[in-house]
Amino acid sequence: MAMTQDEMKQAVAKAAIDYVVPGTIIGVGTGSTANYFIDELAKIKNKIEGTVASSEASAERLKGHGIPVLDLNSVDEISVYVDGADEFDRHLHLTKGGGGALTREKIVAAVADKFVCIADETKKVDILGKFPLPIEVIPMARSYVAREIVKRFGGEPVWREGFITDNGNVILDVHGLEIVDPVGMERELNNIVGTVTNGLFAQRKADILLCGTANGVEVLTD
Ligand SMILES: O=C[C@H](O)[C@H](O)[C@H](O)COP(=O)(O)O
Repeated sequence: MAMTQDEMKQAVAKAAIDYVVPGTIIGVGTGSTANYFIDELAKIKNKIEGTVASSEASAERLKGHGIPVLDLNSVDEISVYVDGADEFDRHLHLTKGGGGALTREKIVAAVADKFVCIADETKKVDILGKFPLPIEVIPMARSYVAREIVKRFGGEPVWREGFITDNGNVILDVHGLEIVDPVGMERELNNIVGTVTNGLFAQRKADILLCGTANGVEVLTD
């Protein structure tokens, strides 16, 4: 019987445990796939020093399992960061932030020596942009940033109304983009004043992507 998407998420979460370096601090992502990883990590919690979480939600789940959660400012090194994605291409450029955790995710990923992304084949695309690109914005700059995006890139920014990030900001989801140059667009979006973070993980992309397929887990590298 074919695997469901949930079963694929569970399979990649299990496979990611092989990348956990004993005795070190592990960066932990956010979302339904990362949640499965947290549940797997709980089984080997005595083998790691602790974790840094990329969201309040993940921190709660980790603590619920009795896994130590450390403040990033008290940590010098993270051996590996494990997190999901909303979309990925063959170069392992990612779109993230469907759950609104993109900023802390990008920070933890930046600190980590290695980024292991856990995703499934439904998220693979030739060109990023089918999944609306999330952008975290300072609330007072929302309309300005939306106008600038339309001017510079086209697309249709939609305010994720009623949603506030862990950092107290808002999200614009940009529909209808065709992201042919993810590195360039990531950089250019960062230049719009009022933007906190965009959901492109291209400058710091995944090093390894564990892709759940109907036939099992594939290990992808660029
Ligand atoms: O903000 C959320 C994160 O970027 C998630 O990694 C992303 O949305 C994927 O989530 P899921 O594993 O639930 O598909």
